[in-house]
Amino acid sequence: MTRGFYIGRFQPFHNGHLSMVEQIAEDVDELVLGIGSADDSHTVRNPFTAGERIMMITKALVDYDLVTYAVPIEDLERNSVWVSHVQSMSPDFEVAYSNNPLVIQLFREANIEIRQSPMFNREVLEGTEVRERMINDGNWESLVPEAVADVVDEIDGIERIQMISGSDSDGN
Ligand SMILES: Nc1ncnc2c1ncn2[C@@H]1O[C@H](COP(=O)(O)OP(=O)(O)OP(=O)(O)O)[C@@H](O)[C@H]1O
Ligand SMILES: NC(=O)c1ccc[n+]([C@@H]2O[C@H](COP(=O)(O)O)[C@@H](O)[C@H]2O)c1
Repeated sequence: MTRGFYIGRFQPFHNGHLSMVEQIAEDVDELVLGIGSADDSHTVRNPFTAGERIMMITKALVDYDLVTYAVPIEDLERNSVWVSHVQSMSPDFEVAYSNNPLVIQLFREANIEIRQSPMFNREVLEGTEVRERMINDGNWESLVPEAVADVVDEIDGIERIQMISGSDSDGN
């Protein structure tokens, strides 16, 4: 039995993330999805709460033959202890997955196996692109699983991100 760990902000969970989960599912029996920056929400870069992201992930993966756990991971001021923090919050895992250079470096230094994946259709399958389309009334629905679009609808997410983008000064 192998359990993997895939960390991301998932703002929102899009089809690139889904492709990565499909690929990871070939390696592992169970997968922990670490919801990074869990303490952040209501900004243009991180519009959705950890709870809302749990809904997106759970519903998007409900039909997959893979045991998944969504675990919120808050950010820390100290990168040097972040991997221990992750381990303290997550079910045990043997292998981590990320394409984020800092995350890869921190897991390597902790001697935890880390695997990268190819980027799937990265020209459009990027959280920043999805959020820009949400703000500009573009076609964001085609970039996310249908279940994610339903959650965004349920929480009035478009109204929120459009409101925030008018008042948020974090530049993202
Ligand atoms: N299209 C994709 N194909 C493969 N991996 C991806 C893709 N998009 C994101 N990832 C990877 O998934 C992990 C989580 O990504 P993250 O939640 O930051 O999404 P993102 O699309 O990079 O978002 P943002 O633009 O908001 O930074 C990262 O390791 C990232 O590299
Ligand atoms: N010191 C820290 O809190 C620390 C270090 C490395 C990654 N992270 C988090 O891990 C997540 C990585 O996900 P992305 O690949 O989506 O950026 C982010 O939420 C990021 O904030 C946090």
